Amino acid sequence: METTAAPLLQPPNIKQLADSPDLHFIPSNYVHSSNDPADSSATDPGELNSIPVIDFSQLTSGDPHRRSIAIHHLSKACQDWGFFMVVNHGIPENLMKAVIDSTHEFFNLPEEDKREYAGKQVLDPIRCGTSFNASKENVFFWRDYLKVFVHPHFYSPTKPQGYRDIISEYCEKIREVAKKLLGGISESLGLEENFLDKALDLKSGLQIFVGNYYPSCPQPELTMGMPPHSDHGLLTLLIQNQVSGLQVQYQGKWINVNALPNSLLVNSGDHLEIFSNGKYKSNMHRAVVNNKVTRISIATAHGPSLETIVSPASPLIEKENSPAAYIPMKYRDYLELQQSNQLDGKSCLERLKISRN
Ligand SMILES: O=C(O)CCC(=O)C(=O)O
Ligand SMILES: [Fe+2]
Repeated sequence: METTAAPLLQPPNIKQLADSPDLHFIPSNYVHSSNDPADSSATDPGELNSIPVIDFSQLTSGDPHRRSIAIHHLSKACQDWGFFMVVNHGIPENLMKAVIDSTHEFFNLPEEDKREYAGKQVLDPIRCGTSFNASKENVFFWRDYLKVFVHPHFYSPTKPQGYRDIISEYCEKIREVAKKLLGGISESLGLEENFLDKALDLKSGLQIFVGNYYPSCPQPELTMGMPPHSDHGLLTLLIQNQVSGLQVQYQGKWINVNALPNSLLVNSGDHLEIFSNGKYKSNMHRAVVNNKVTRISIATAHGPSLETIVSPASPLIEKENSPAAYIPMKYRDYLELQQSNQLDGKSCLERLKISRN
């Protein structure tokens, strides 16, 4: 006879927990063990570890000299950090604010309005939930999320009113920025500007809109909003409600990201690492919480089309005469693998690495 394991008890949304009156201590199943990853301390950037800044207007100016400077900066940022801030990107400030505010409103909707998107499969186009993958975790994260597939087919929750139009406009604009950054990155690898676009079928590329909700927490140092991880896909572009919380790893140390006003915070993802054959490492990052205010972040992930089999770019292997360091894998399969397990550093990418010992 077949037996099925009893499902783990699902926690309530973090919003419900954080809103409960007289919450002075967090439940033990939100406390992460002392060595990892709850040690949320990090240093601020200084002169020797200042986070790279890319001037988007330089990249798109049409002046070849200015563009080549921007591409050089992109190349260095991708090699050293896998993370950079983008300024002068042209996305209107009021649109960024509208997308953050309306996402906050989404999380404030009555539970029954959000329920229709809860408990879905990882490739369902709209889903919301708490922690990262609560059905697989024993210790939870101080976070609720909303994930929406917005390209190549556009979906959107129906509430709050006007949300659909705001998400649609924001995602279209941010996709254009991502596309131009990826064109620059393609060139920075010594390839044609549109090589990456064509090789990874970006016209049908997957774009996922992720809203993250981190309410204030009475014991922020004991828990985490998101554990250390790298993102799937090529580039994730993130904005936030002027509340810090993102930390990135640089030379083995955690660095607080103090965002420049109106900047986009950009992480390189696992598929850029694979495509570049390891030249551009995907960035490890995490999110910490605080005891004062709710933090909202909007991460937009940009990947190849779901059916693309991603492997190291062939000209890089031939030109540089370096063997492929990653096993090819369909993006859809990778996404499913990463999203249906616990989020654990770069463990998913590690499975594809070819060791040459
Ligand atoms: O909220 C943040 O700053 C990080 C979010 C994040 O890493 C993600 O959604 O993948
Ligand atoms: Fe992330």
